[in-house]
Amino acid sequence: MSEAEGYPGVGRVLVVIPTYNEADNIRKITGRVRSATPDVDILIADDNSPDGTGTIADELSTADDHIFVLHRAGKEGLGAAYKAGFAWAKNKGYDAVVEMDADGSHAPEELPKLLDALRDTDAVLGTRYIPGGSVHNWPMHRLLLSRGGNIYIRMALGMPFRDATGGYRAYRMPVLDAINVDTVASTGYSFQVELAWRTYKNGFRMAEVPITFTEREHGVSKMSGNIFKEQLLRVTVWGLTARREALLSRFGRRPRQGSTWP
Ligand SMILES: Nc1nc2c(ncn2[C@@H]2O[C@H](COP(=O)(O)OP(=O)(O)O[C@H]3O[C@H](CO)[C@@H](O)[C@H](O)[C@@H]3O)[C@@H](O)[C@H]2O)c(=O)[nH]1
Repeated sequence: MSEAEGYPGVGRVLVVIPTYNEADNIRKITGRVRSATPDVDILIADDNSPDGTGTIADELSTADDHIFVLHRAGKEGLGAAYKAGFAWAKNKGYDAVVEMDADGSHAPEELPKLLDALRDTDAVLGTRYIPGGSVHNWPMHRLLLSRGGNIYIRMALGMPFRDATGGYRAYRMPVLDAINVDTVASTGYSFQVELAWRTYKNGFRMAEVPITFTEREHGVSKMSGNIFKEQLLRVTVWGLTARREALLSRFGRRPRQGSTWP
C-alpha cells in the first residue's frame, strides 16, 4: 500500500466518495479523479450497497495503490459516511479532505481549482450559484428547492455563502478537528450546511469557487422528503439559537453552557 505524495501547497489530500448503489458510476468517477489529480488519494465509503458497489470498490483498490475502501455495515446517510471517512483520513495523517459525489455530478476535472484555492484558505466550497457556476439537467422543482433553500439558509444564519448545501468541497484537517466534526448531528444533506455553519462560526477562512453541477446519468438521487425536512428544521433552530446568543451577548450575558443546539 502506498499513498500519494501530496498536492503542492496543500499536502496529502484524500477525496472521500460516499457510495450507496453506485455500481454504474464508481469505476468512471475514480478513473477521472486519478487522471485529473494523480497526487491525491481516494477513499470510497460504501454503506454495504446491495448493488455490489463495495465489491467493485475492492477491485479498484486492489488494482490501484491510491484507492482505498471503507466498508460500513449499512445505509446511515451521506453525513455518517463522510464522518467515518474523515475519521479514517485523520487516522492516516492526511492534511486535507475533499467531498465528492460518486455519480459524476461533481467534475473531478474541477478538483485542481478547489485545491489551488485551498492553498490560501481553510475551507473551499464548490458553488453552483456564483458567476461561472452552473447546474445542468436538474428538473425545475429541484433547482427551485435548492435555490430557495439557499436563500432561506442565508437569511436564517447570516452566512454570506451562495451555496451552503453543495457537496463538492475541500477542508483542511485542522478545521474538522476544531469544529468537532465527529459530533455533527445531521445525517442527510443538512450535514453540508452544518459543516459550513460550524466552520463559519469558528472564524475559519472560507472561499467559494464556481463549479458545474451535472445531474447523474446512472442510478438515482437519495434525496427524500425527510432529508429536506431535517434541513429545514435544523437551519431554523440554528438561526434562532444564533440570534438568542447575539442578544444575550449584547446585554453582557453568556448563553448557558450546553444551550447551543446541536
Ligand atoms: N455511503 C453512503 N453514501 C450515500 C448515502 N446517501 C447518498 N450517498 C452518496 O452520496 C452521494 C450524493 O448522493 P445523491 O443522492 O446523488 O445526492 P444528490 O441528491 O444529487 O445531492 C447532491 O446535491 C445536494 C445539494 O443539492 C448536496 O447537499 C448533496 O451533498 C449531494 O452533493 C452519492 O455518491 C451517493 O451514493 C448513504 O446513505 N450512504
